[in-house]
Amino acid sequence: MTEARPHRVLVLNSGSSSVKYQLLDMRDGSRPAGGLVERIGEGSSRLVHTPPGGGEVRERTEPIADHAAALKAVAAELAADGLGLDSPELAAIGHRVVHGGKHFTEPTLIDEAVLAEIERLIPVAPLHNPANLTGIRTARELRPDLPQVAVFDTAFHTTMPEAAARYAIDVATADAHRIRRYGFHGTSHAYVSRRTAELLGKEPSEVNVIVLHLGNGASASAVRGGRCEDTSMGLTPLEGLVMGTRSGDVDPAVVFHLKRVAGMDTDEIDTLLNKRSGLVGLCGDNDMREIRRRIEEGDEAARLAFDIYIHRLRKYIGAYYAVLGRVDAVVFTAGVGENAAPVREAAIAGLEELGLVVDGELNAVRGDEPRLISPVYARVAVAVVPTDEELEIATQTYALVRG
Ligand SMILES: Nc1ncnc2c1ncn2[C@@H]1O[C@H](COP(=O)(O)OP(=O)(O)O)[C@@H](O)[C@H]1O
Ligand SMILES: CC(=O)OP(=O)(O)O
Ligand SMILES: [Mg+2]
Repeated sequence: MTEARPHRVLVLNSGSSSVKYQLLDMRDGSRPAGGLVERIGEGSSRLVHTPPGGGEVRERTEPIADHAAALKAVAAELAADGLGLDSPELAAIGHRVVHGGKHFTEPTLIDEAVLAEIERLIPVAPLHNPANLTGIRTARELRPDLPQVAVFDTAFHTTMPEAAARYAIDVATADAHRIRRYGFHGTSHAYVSRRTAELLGKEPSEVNVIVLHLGNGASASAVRGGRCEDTSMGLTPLEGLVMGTRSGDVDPAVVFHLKRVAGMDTDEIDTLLNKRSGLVGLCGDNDMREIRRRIEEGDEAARLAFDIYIHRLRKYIGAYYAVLGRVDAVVFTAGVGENAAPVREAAIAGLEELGLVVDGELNAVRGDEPRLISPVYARVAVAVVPTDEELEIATQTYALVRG
């Protein structure tokens, strides 16, 4: 019997308090196993593992102190299914790395120099890069001989013109501290804009797309012919849209005010804007399902939170319409974008003059496939295209290690 060439890729997406993982078979596109560890370091962490062959989902709640422990628990679950990190069928591990600065424009084989650069970027991604680093280091300990690839959230946005990437602040100061707009969720924006071209039966180079990635973190991007021209997140993933727990755009003077008048220190302000703002800050909930349920019951705070969320979203749709000049599609993706029909309806309502219309019946249809929600007569397509960051990371990782 000849041994199969390594043909599986394990994708790790380490968030600030979670690790999502998926094992992909690159020969047939199947996903033998995957899962999630959440509430890491919070006393009662939860691990949910989906085994191969439609086996029963395994779920446990136990304390998992940090990302290293989380990854070891994941490796043990995979090993229990005969899919451990020591498997000869594993070709590589692909890691989502949130901040790659200006330096990393492509998927990159990880070595000590790459780790050092990701570490150097911690000050501009304090919630994300440390978790990514721990994930990489632990995976390297568990399987030192295996190629590990970093796929950066920022990579897709490195094509942004300087006019969009620069802040209008003193150039010497900005350059000295690498202060510029990097953008995030790039793997998703790239994948979704490409799938949208497919849905329209065109080449990516032929279409201009506004992508609205609305998850817990949320960002918009303006993509011309497959290249990013602008995106709503900036130096860090705090700028732009209203998110689950992040404020998005505020007057920067709010920070001075909080310091001078409210007496808060820098870390407190950081926590306020990143973790206690956005939808959760406005109404106490960050889950759009819960917010919609409360609105149905007449809850005023939930209504206002929704309205603020939508108002910001519409401003970015308008802005990116102007950035692109001609728009072929506006596309909704990620947890909220794929599932919350009322968000899609409210975001597009009244924009007929821009060629944007949502068909109520099409918008109400649920599904996992890319689909149009605009009527056939509409000048601009409005679509729902489920994102798949894991598939995109696995594809890029495999392409790199196979050469
Ligand atoms: N059926 C649904 N209806 C409305 N919103 C939903 C639904 N399912 C998920 N969401 C929203 O999606 C969010 C999670 O999105 P996701 O893209 O998975 O986020 P992340 O990757 O940032 O963790 C949830 O917080 C919730 O607001
Ligand atoms: C960069 C970012 O915001 O990521 P997430 O949505 O996973 O928090
Ligand atoms: Mg996400």
